[in-house]
Amino acid sequence: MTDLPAHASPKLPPHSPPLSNKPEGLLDDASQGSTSVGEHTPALPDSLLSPAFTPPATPGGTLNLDLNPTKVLHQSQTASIRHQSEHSKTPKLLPQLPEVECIVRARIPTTNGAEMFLHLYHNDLDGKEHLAIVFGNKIRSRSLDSVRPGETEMDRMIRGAYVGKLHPGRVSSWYDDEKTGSHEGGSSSNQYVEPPLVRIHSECYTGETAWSARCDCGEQLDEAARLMSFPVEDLTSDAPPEAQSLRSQSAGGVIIYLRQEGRGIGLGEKLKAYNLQDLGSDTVEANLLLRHPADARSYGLATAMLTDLGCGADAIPQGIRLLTNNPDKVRAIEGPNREVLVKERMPMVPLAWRTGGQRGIKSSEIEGYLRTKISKMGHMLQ
Ligand SMILES: Nc1nc2c(ncn2[C@@H]2O[C@H](COP(=O)(O)OP(=O)(O)OP(=O)(O)O)[C@@H](O)[C@H]2O)c(=O)[nH]1
Repeated sequence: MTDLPAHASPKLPPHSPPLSNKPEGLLDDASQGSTSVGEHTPALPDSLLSPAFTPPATPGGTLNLDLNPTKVLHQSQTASIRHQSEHSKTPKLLPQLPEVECIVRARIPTTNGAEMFLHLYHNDLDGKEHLAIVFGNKIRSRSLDSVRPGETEMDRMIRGAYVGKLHPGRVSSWYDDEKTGSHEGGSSSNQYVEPPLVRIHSECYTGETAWSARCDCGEQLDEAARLMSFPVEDLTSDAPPEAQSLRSQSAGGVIIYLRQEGRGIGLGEKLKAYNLQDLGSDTVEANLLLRHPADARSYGLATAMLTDLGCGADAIPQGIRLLTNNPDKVRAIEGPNREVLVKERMPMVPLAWRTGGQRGIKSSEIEGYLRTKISKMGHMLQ
């Protein structure tokens, strides 16, 4: 998939499709591509399709390696580890998207002055609470807005299914008196000046909470929020502080925050991988040594959440703009039947690279991490 075009919906030939010996209800990536979206649809990349949902607990086991694990990987264990790893990431994709439901939404004023709405989702695949961080007032959840039997107006407002703003004494979820009785509809009535910005972000406790300089996850999360808070015209440059005051004109956007820590292997296993990295492995080798795929994530939940938020092809035929350096992600989040259309990939160049080292993360580890992403994971950092 490394030759996937950087922009728009890629149109590559499909993999060969045989649909044999598969358990009913499961398709591999090749069959998925050929049966669902026709001959122009490229097969989904192996690295992104397994497991079909994130592991419920940290997997792993005992490793019996000598004192040079990377050397071991390149010698006698290479074949077996790679075989095991390839086997464990045999692409499995449900033929349809998982069911998702937004349970609650709340307004969050942020420390940089912008405001966002945090949406908490439940789903029928895993027991995790995945999140959507929504900027701007155009993006609304259909499942949140839908009326639930027996609920009162107060129930609706408490779970965040209201238009406009909450204020003391408000009685209707549908009408915001302080907005001259305006009645905002669902997402289908929204008009976008620009396709909304979308970031699919995977949880990283170390990079987002524990100040780790091993990766750029925290920086990417901050940058995505910053771009979604700013007006459209500032998206390509470093927005000046005064742009904050113009945020109501922002294109808005959504960060889908998936609980697939450590590229899906869990925090415990990622910490083991860090120790292997300190012993000389790169990030991919470390995963393989721990008998995990290089990337154990999947994106069906993200596609389903985007669709629920009115960012699917049914509501926005002009597509979305995806903030990522990972070309595999572009096709993966479009879903088995192109439920979401990616119009454009917008790269996320590390701040240190953009500012000649003036700002951003500085560490020897981050350089190796980014180098490996480019050389082994096909990332395009431009
Ligand atoms: N296994 C493993 N996971 C890591 C490591 N460093 C960061 N992560 C995880 O990687 C995930 C973030 O993935 P990235 O590779 O930054 O992003 P991406 O989704 O591939 O691509 P972008 O969209 O361009 O950021 C988070 O879940 C992190 O916890 C590492 O060394 N090993």
